[in-house]
Amino acid sequence: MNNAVLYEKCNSLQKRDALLCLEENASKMKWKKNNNNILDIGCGDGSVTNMLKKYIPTDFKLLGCDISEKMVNFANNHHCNEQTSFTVLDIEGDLPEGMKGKFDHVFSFYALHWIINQKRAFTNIYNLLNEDGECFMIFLAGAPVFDVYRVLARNNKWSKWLQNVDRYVSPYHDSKDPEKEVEKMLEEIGFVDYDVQCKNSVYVFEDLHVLRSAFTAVNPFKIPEDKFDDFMSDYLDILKELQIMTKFNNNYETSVQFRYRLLVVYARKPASQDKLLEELNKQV
Ligand SMILES: C[S@@+](CC[C@H](N)C(=O)[O-])C[C@H]1O[C@@H](n2cnc3c(N)ncnc32)[C@H](O)[C@@H]1O
Ligand SMILES: CC(C)=CCC/C(C)=C/CC/C(C)=C/C(=O)O
Repeated sequence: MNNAVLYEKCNSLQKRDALLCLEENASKMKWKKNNNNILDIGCGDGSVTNMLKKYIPTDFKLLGCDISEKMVNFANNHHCNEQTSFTVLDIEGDLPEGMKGKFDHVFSFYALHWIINQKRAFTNIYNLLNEDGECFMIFLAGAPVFDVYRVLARNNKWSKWLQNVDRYVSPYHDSKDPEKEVEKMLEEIGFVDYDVQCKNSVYVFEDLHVLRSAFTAVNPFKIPEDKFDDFMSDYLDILKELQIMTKFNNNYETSVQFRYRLLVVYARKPASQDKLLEELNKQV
């Protein structure tokens, strides 16, 4: 998924959820009066990074980062200005020394379910934060689209292109209690004041053309172009088989309900006085 032009046109689901969560949570965050240094991880085309500006104080520096150079170039071409820029960064990789401890607020929208090594990514987020810095992220816990990937991977016609299917399934898709798993990881890393909620959500794709474009924009598998129509047709058949899509007509005029579980996570990196107080409390 690094077609920024397509993603920008077809990210209504991701944008809707980012907006809903920001409306609900942004005002509760601990904003500084001046010099808020903000990072958006997995910024994609940069449109959600750009939307963030409505929810933050006016004195800020905002950096969007993404593993995809193509996404970063697009974001820089469309949304870069004096206060906002974009850079390539793999949140699962080694952090540049110059970025460590530099951010007061780290955000991430619809990116962290793409990360296999969750502990590494969240430890990196901790290390990117300043003391007393906080992070807020939303990402998929479970979604039928991941079951469809697995069914397609078992089909001889597609298995060649979906060999590494579980690389693209959310690490929490099979989890009975994603909230507890994330909380345990945050605690082990050293985060405090964390709040982890796994919310059941629904998004209605108005017809199958819209669903097809949304799926294509985030499709991680390199299906040859001349086979993509056939791939999509099998994808829709599986939606019917798994009863994810109950009504269907061949005109593509059916609306489809996408039901999914969304993790909404807030956490704070403690300040040194928090640690001191904790030590003192232990001694009393
Ligand atoms: C679905 S898009 C979300 C884009 C944007 N945040 C939004 O809400 O519209 C997921 C993005 O995460 C990026 N991504 C995936 N793995 C990543 C990693 N290891 N480090 C940084 N970004 C990553 C992808 O390149 C992609 O642009
Ligand atoms: C009904 C159904 C299975 C719809 C699939 C909808 C869809 C395109 C989901 C995308 C999920 C995803 C991996 C999003 C992302 O990473 O932004």
